[in-house]
Amino acid sequence: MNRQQLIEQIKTKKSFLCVGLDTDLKKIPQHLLDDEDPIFTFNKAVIDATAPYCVAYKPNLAFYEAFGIKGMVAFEKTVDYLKAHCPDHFVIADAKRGDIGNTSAMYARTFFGEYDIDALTVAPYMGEDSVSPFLTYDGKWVVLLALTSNKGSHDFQLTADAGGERLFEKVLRVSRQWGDADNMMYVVGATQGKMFSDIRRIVPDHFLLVPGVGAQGGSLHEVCRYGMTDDCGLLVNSSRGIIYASQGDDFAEAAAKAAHELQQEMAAELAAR
Ligand SMILES: O=C(O)c1cc(=O)[nH]c(=O)n1[C@@H]1O[C@H](COP(=O)(O)O)[C@@H](O)[C@H]1O
Repeated sequence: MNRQQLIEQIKTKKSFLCVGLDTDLKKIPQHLLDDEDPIFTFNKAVIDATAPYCVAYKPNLAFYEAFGIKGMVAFEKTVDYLKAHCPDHFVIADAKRGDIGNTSAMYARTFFGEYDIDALTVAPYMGEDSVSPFLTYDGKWVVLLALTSNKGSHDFQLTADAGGERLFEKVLRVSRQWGDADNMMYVVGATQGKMFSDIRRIVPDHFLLVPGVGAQGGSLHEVCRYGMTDDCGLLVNSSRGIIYASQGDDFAEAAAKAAHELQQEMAAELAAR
């Protein structure tokens, strides 16, 4: 999906919600465990329930790889289901990859060639030659970690060099030359609040993938206030806050309600701009 198509979807649905498919067998309704493929059954129900309210889905590979081949089968079925039933939704594989060039090329082949997914989260630490193999696929996106939502973001990302430039700022300044706003996005945690203004000074046009609302306590309003652009420029992810809104038999209805509530808040933020 290209940038213009993504912007159109956001305008049409009045939503920039990304639903995170972080499916954990310990948290899904226990009766689903009798099913042949409980992860896929759960995902399918969540997707059917939330699709009207979101523009993107983000399965996190950790939750699939943890179950070996069975988990990866569930991942592939989920991706295939999204392609068949939600062709207008943007799909992000959250795998946080990045390695020496020839290895990154294989990761790129996996997610963009084999699975044909729109976007992949990538770590910037190993530099340009670790990221550029992901940028050789037409119409595919790198979502580069910039300023993450967790406490550990203070350990490296927020430390400054002798000139006063913080590491996340250097990541943005240098990496924006590797691609452009049509094939790169950045991860910025919703918990980072006013820091979105600093991000926007360096990457005014790039889309930002923003995890950390809901379970991690980030504020949607602050994210929009400091990070929203004329094109919206945001994909805000919530995983646990939506998919485990209820752990009972009504999990799909509860997920729909949680997604709808976030969509309504997003519609108000878009209208207020
Ligand atoms: O790259 C990510 O998506 C990511 C980056 C980050 O800084 N913080 C973060 O929480 N994430 C992911 O976003 C999701 C957040 O999930 P919830 O906290 O349950 O909404 C998880 O899949 C995380 O791995």
